[in-house]
Amino acid sequence: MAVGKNVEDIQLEQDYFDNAMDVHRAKIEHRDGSYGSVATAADRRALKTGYDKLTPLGEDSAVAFARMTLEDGRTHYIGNTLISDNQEILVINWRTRVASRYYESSPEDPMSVSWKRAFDTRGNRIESLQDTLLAELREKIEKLPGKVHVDDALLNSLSSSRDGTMRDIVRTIQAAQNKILRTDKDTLLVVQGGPGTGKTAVALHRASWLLYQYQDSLRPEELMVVGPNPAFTKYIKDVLPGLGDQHVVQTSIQQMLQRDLKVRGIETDYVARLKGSAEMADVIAEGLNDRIKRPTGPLRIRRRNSASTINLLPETVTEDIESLRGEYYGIGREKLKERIIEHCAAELAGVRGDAALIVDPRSVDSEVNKLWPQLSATQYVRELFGSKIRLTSAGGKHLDASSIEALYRPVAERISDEPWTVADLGLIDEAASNINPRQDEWEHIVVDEAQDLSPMQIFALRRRSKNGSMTLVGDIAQSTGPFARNSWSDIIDGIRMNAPVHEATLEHGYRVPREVYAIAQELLPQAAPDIKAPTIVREAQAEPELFVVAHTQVANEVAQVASHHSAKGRFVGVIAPAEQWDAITAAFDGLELQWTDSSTGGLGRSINLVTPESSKGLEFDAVVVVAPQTILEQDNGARLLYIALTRTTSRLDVIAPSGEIPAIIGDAFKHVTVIDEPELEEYEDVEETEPDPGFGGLDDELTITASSRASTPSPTPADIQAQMNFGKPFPRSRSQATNESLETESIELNKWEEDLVERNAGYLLETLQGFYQLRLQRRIVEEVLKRL
Ligand SMILES: Nc1ncnc2c1ncn2[C@@H]1O[C@H](COP(=O)(O)OP(=O)(O)OP(=O)(O)O)[C@@H](O)[C@H]1O
Repeated sequence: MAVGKNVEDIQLEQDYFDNAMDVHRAKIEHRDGSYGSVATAADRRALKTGYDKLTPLGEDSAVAFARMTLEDGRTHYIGNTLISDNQEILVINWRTRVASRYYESSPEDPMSVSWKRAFDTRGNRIESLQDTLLAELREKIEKLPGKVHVDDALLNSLSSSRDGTMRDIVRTIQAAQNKILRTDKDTLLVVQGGPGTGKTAVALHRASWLLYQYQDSLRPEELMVVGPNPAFTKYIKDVLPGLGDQHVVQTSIQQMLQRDLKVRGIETDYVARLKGSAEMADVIAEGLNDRIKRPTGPLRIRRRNSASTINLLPETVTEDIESLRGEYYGIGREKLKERIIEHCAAELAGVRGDAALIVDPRSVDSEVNKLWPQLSATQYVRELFGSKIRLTSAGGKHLDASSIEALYRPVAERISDEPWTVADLGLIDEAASNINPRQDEWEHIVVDEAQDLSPMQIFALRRRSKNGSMTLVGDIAQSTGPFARNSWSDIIDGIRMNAPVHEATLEHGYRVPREVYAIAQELLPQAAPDIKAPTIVREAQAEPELFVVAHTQVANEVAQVASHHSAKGRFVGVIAPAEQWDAITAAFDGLELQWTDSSTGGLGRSINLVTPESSKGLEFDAVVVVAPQTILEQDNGARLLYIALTRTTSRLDVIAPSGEIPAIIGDAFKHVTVIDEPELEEYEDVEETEPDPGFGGLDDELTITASSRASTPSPTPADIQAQMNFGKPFPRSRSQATNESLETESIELNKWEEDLVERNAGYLLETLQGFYQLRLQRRIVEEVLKRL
């Protein structure tokens, strides 16, 4: 429904926008603070706390992105910041409660909103309007039961091209997202949602909303956003500043723990699992406790500037030590020093002056060091790993002989040469928190991709939180790595403090088009049987394609397809298992393509090479997934492949070496291209076999397509069928072509299908003749292919 899309309406709105921008600029310029009566308490507080909250709108910003008119006739313009002209509010902030109605009102529950208008703008210039009359929309929806309503503004936003940095969604936040992001601050909010349901977007907009709503108790510097890796942090870094929230700390879990250590070591999942396990907290504590020794003889403390010593009885010091064991290690050590000085003072009763000045501090330090050594966290962990005796003693019931063997690592010559691993960082952090109390506590922590956290990382986050106020978002179906899990329960149990827990689910998939998700969804029963698939809201512009190519041609095909997308201006992600990288990078270089290795910490603007694991959270206009079977065979392979297949906003191409097409997804593709391997000479080496009587020409039911690779031993018809059909008829409706039907039916093909037949007929003919001496006419082979 259009409530005024004509030129006059746009002009009237433009006048309003121009006036509001003038007012805003004047306010920023003069900073007079006279905002008169302002809509909400939060707005008033924002004004009181100064102009910092009223982020000046940039040159490329509009004063508003939406307008809503209530049933009583009141109208609100909604934008990124409040604009008020003395007594009149011109634009309300999207974070206010009033504005929430814009997002939450729906045809089913209009919330007294009569109609809404979304503005398309370039800078502050209005280019078009989209109006929604809620009552009219309700009628439409009633006629289309079961359909998800997606308005034009959302569709435009979802189908727009990506460029490697995430954008805000403030114009099109959906009702369920809006509700979740406005959850009370002092909550442990856990948001589960399938790929592309907007978890990251919701988490970031929640951060922005919290900063506005709780501006008295939450400063940007007290809010931390933690992502899974540096590339992800780069990907999201512009959203909060774009919303006007400049000083929020955004980091990755590794960076949060890293301090100034260099992570150079790698380790197996087994060792990472061991180091990240909750039991290691006890091992770390016990190992520190082991470093504290009782004296075996009297302590001799030298007097300052004197050769004489004061002797303290070992029993006295032992008593002190035992009473201080419960303290933080570093604090206990300081207190022991104080006690020793006090004992010295008591021994010197009658000597005038401060005991601390009478005893030699170096002597106290050196005696204490023998009993309670001064240790940094890194030094302690290094020495723990470097000694099987220490590991055995600290490990207690938690570590068996093989775990100790796995953890043991001879100390490097210098501490800076130590091959620290990612999992070590959690242990060092744990040790540091046993040595001294933490100084940095956060009012609120947002964690993205939280489903993969190790217990050690969970503890590290928990101790950085002031009272448990956190937002965790993630997807159990995408949980991979050493701590892949099937539910949120252990994370919630490990991280919760005083704040109540609120679990929410996002149910609508915005990123991935229906045709693409149909393929990924095949993996869900295997990846996460208890997780419900999201409801997808839009269709693809093009069908996903499966390319079946000879092993030797995989990298070249990847480069060709990536180059094709890039030439069309698409932002491309090539998601390939690590073992394919050398060949692919050589093929990229061969075609002189510009590409970026995402493992270097960021994404480039055209083609990006990413592993399935590190593609988590990212998205591209076009995704090329390479060697799906290899991905599937990795640990948590079904989840990794699910992740890889759900990174696209539009195009998906899967490139599989022939014979390595996972049956689980193979059937789901409607478009399959088999690329010829032209060197049929290869086949000359293959021993000729008798034609298989079971593959007796076209009188039999044919369910094959073609095979593009000779292998040794020679493939049987069943092999060919398995390679091409994944063991099942494919596609089902067109799989059973008989001789009879060949004679009678005339098949209409579109251009794409004709091309496919043309490309494959010659090859199939040669293969059938070469392997099985079947003398067939090309016409017949073409007809078979047409029916497939
Ligand atoms: N309400 C919305 N309006 C416009 N775009 C949206 C909306 N919600 C989500 N999107 C877009 O959908 C895409 C996916 O969102 P996001 O990355 O937040 O999903 P996610 O659930 O974190 O996905 P994943 O699990 O794959 O990391 C993004 O491009 C995001 O901008």
